[in-house]
Amino acid sequence: PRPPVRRPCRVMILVNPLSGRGQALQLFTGHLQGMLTEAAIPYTLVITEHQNHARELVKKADLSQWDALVIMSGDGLLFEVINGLMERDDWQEAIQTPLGILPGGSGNALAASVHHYSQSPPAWNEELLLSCGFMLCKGLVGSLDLVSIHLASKQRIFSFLSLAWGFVADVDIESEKYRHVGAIRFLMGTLVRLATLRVYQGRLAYLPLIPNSSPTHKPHPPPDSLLPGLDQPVPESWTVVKTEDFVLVLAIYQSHLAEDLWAVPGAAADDGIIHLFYVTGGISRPALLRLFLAMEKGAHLACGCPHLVYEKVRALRLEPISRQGVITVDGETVEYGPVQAQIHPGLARLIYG
Ligand SMILES: Nc1ncnc2c1ncn2[C@@H]1O[C@H](COP(=O)(O)OP(=O)(O)OP(=O)(O)O)[C@@H](O)[C@H]1O
Repeated sequence: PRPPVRRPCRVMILVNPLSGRGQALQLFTGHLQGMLTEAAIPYTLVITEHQNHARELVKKADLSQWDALVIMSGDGLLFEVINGLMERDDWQEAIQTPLGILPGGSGNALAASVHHYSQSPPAWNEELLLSCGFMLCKGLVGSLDLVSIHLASKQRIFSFLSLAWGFVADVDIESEKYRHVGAIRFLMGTLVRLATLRVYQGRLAYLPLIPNSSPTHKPHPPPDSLLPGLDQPVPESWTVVKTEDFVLVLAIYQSHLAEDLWAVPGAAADDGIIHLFYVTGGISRPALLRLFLAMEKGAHLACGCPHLVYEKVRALRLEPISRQGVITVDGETVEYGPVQAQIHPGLARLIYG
């Protein structure tokens, strides 16, 4: 059963003043303050002062004081909040705190996704912010899948958006220097990266989703029962991808990778699926550019590109062989090396329309 729908009233709003173009606070006061006052939603504004501020805060907070934790930033701050909640001794209860997202970054993948789930026509910038503000005022709460990710150092982190290696991870990190231009930074980064397109060697394996099996929603999931140790071979039920030459690997569990990158047309916040994309070596630069341009309209799978593969999976393992590279989780760089992941359907709760 789904958790009951409840309208949050006491809300902690965490704003990263440096996110995106550095205007998150002005956007909040200009567009949202009035809306929240009119909707009679009491809130406390917390302006984050440094990296991991939000993580430490929610780790120690008395959560009985709050009906919802809302993030106004990019996706990086929500990643911190989710991991702060999961690091608590009472994580099973803490992660049930409804979470909200207001776009303040330059990527805003989750904000674009929740707007999309509300079946509204596409929106950008202030229009997207107003849509997310409206959803916050309505306060409908639904389930959100989380993905548990294991790194080589045995660290375990929780992700709500994506795990990326190769082209997508490189563009995400390299384009951070263009953050002041907003969402167009990804297009700029894509063009720059295309000029130095490279192939990454690695091994990829995954546990396919069994067709027609509906994911089981367990509010208190067991440990990662689908994952063997990273030093053990993958089980026989897994599919081992034959090629070791990749241009990119992208595991994503929401519809949007950024405001104008509609990566998974059929995704839902709680579909219990890791949508795994990979592009194999040998793709030409124009073909790769065509895929990213088509992604604006969610049409990349219809391009008929033989190098693009899409699988719905429950767990995966990626073992880079190339010595250097970038792996990102929810757009943040993590340790480079072998990594594996498993979905936990509906583990968290999210405010969306
Ligand atoms: N006051 C602050 N000063 C420096 N870093 C901060 C501050 N507040 C938060 N952070 C950190 O900034 C990082 C980036 O935040 P986030 O991804 O939310 O925004 P963004 O990078 O602007 O968004 P986008 O990736 O969409 O451009 C997070 O890891 C967060 O910990």
